[in-house]
Amino acid sequence: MAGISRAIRACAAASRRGLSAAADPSKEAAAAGLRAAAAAAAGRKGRDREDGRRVQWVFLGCPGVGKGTYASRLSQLLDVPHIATGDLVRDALASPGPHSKQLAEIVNHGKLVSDEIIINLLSKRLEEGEEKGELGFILDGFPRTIRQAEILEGVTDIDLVINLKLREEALLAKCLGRRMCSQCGGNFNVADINIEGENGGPRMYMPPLLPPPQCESKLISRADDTEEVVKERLRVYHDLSKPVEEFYRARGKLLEFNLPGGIPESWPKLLEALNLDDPDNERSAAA
Ligand SMILES: Nc1ncnc2c1ncn2[C@@H]1O[C@H](COP(=O)(O)OP(=O)(O)O)[C@@H](O)[C@H]1O
Repeated sequence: MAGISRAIRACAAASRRGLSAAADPSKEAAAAGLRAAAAAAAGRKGRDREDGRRVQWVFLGCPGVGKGTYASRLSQLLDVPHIATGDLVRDALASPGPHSKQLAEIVNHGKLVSDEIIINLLSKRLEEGEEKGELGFILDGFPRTIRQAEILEGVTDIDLVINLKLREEALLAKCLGRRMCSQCGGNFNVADINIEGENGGPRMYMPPLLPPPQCESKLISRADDTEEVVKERLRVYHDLSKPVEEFYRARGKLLEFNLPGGIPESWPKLLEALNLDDPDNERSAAA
């Protein structure tokens, strides 16, 4: 992975000058082939590939779909860092700096920050990882525009892109129900989703993920998880990020995964779709 951070910066600069290096589209791979490729990329025991690096995966999906939850679980399982650009942006706006006020203004209105800013933050995070000897990554929240996807494709091989999907009615409720403990940093969700099945299918049930008693009085919400801002984020996703799904579909890298319900129901099914085993059965069953 060495050098990706520098390559991303260089490629971003080239793309600004109109020299973007996009890969040639290849034929769409069959879902079975993709799953096999995912399993091969994850490897068996040490999860290292023949070329020594670990998985380089991307998570796509609307706000509230659960990218962070599943990316973080897979990162523990595969022993690769989970890099969420939303977290990098929140860290940047919380730390005193020339851009923090400007960043807060953009994020709290549900808009995307510029490709330049996001690429700087991501390159810095990858550089720090390279210094620590990190191999591979699971990206969450990047790429979010076609230009970001072209830049990433120009500098490294993404093995697999997991496109998480959830019924539209559940997305807003999930964002509005999101809570974090200001002390331990734990993530919870107070939304209790129980909706009619589609086309005669089974009901969808996503029970709340409630905090333990010691966190109850310390819960906070993200400033951008208000109804108005979530609706704007969903609109921005459809305008700017949906085309990224097509970008990877055309390159045979997109694995679509429809979340059937809450974590206990969805996690084993996601592992099955990826041909992966979770040796820690307790964690599989945990909400
Ligand atoms: N790749 C990106 N490009 C531009 N802006 C980003 C990117 N990733 C994160 N952001 C900014 O950070 C905010 C929060 O991101 P994230 O935590 O991924 O939220 P979401 O729940 O909308 O997926 C976004 O609304 C956007 O302002």
